[in-house]
Amino acid sequence: MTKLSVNINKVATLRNARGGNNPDVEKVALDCERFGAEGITVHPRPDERHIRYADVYALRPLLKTEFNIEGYPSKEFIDLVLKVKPHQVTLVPDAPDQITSNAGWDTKTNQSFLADLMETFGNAGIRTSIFVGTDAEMIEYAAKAGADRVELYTEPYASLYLESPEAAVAPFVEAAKITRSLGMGLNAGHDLSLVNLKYFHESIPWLDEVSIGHALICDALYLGLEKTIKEYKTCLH
Ligand SMILES: CC(=O)[C@@H](O)[C@H](O)COP(=O)(O)O
Ligand SMILES: NCC(=O)COP(=O)(O)O
Repeated sequence: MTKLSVNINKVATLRNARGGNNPDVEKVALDCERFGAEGITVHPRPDERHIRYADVYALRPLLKTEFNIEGYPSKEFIDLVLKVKPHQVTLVPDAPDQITSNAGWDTKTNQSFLADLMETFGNAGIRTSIFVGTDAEMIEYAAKAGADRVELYTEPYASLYLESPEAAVAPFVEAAKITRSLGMGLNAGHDLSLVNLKYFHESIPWLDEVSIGHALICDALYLGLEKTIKEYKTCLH
């Protein structure tokens, strides 16, 4: 079964636009779970422009499903994750001022940095995932660093999908096979949507988890959150 983890960053973006608590990020997270989401993902950024560190602390005791915290492993981020102890931490190589994630790690160049972090989080009982592109060597070095899983950066799949679904998914199927052969679990995310998710899952049915935020929250404007989550889950069956 492939789990759907809803990334609620964009809910926090909307809340922050007016400075109050509407929409209520905690309530939305719990509603996502009630509507069938199997996990909640947050990606706190250093400027706290969407999810704030305080949200992460507040969400932890409330959530009943899997909590995944994504982000660049700055000292503040590492402290946050070790205090909150989510089920999973996903390390993303984003610069502080980056608009959104736009690449996976160079796991070879950052090998010892990542290996130390895998040990730190692993010793704290937190499952580790490293955000990577489809390059085989990057996946191999993620395994060497000791990652439990990798998360494939799916933006290149999403952007090519309409033109050629087969060409778009081919490198991801290869990367998924390599990941499996190395004994790691497999996550995927970034720009997955109701348009492209079903085919991605059909091509890689052994995916452990997808984390989806931007498109899902956009769809919810038209369909409502409950129907949207159900439609995304249908893509994963
Ligand atoms: C790692 C990844 O692809 C997502 O976490 C994405 O970057 C969400 O972050 P934003 O909501 O800030 O775009
Ligand atoms: N890890 C990817 C994620 O959490 C959400 O990415 P997106 O759906 O907002 O592009």
